Amino acid sequence: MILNIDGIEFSYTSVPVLRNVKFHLGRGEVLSILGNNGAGKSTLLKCINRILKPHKGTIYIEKYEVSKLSRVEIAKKIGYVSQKNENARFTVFDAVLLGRKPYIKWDITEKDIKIVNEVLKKFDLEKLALRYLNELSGGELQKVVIARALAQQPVVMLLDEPTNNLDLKNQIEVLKIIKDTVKEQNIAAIVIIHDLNLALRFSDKFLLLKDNTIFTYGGMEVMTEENIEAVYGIPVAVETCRGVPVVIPL
Ligand SMILES: Nc1ncnc2c1ncn2[C@@H]1O[C@H](COP(=O)(O)OP(=O)(O)OP(=O)(O)O)[C@@H](O)[C@H]1O
Repeated sequence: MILNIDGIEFSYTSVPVLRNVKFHLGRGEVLSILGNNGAGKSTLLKCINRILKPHKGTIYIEKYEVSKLSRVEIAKKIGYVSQKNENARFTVFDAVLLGRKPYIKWDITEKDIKIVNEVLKKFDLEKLALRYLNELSGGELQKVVIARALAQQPVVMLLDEPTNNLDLKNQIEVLKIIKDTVKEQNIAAIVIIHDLNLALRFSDKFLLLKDNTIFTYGGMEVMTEENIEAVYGIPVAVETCRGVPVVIPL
């Protein structure tokens, strides 16, 4: 097991946003967090990353309790891509190199440069390496922030709507890179995604949030018409098209 979330509770005000959230994730697994707007998906990622401190519960990453790790130690373990993209005056190369920050002691090493170049290649961003972030399209910028999280060489990636701003081709490419990296490096990823069909295609596990807690969690077997309707409040059909499962709102 790479990540173990045990009984997380969180609220911003007196109203609970997360109640008794419990699940675990193994190496090589991609988990999609699904649920309506406001269900608490982003809050859950921020609790895992300790941007927010859960009021109750424990989070273990590998054998470490996250609350006992320093910010730098957390950054070596967890790569986080938030919903909000920044637009600072960095070049693409420097923005991805920032992912190496938790590892850099005195100076950038050959290894750091090699990792950055490999990641840029993976995302087909080499030709944009010297471009400033504010000169990129929304989709290109989205790829850069995901590339930076990968350059961090984390054991768990937390990605809040990573396909935002991406066209169809790039949505598929980026999710494929995430999935392939998780398998190749034997790490894990948690992805918040609104497109159920993309979730079905690229995830090993699914966690459906409803009323501030887990409605259901598991493999493909939990993605039934009944569960999806109960969580999203609309009837759907789950069918197979050329061997690929698809959800059709009715
Ligand atoms: N900083 C905050 N202060 C107070 N309430 C907040 C704050 N951030 C989020 N909330 C509330 O907490 C609840 C969960 O929000 P969260 O962003 O986790 O939902 P989500 O499932 O990620 O939603 P979406 O799909 O719309 O991104 C919502 O009711 C939201 O209004």
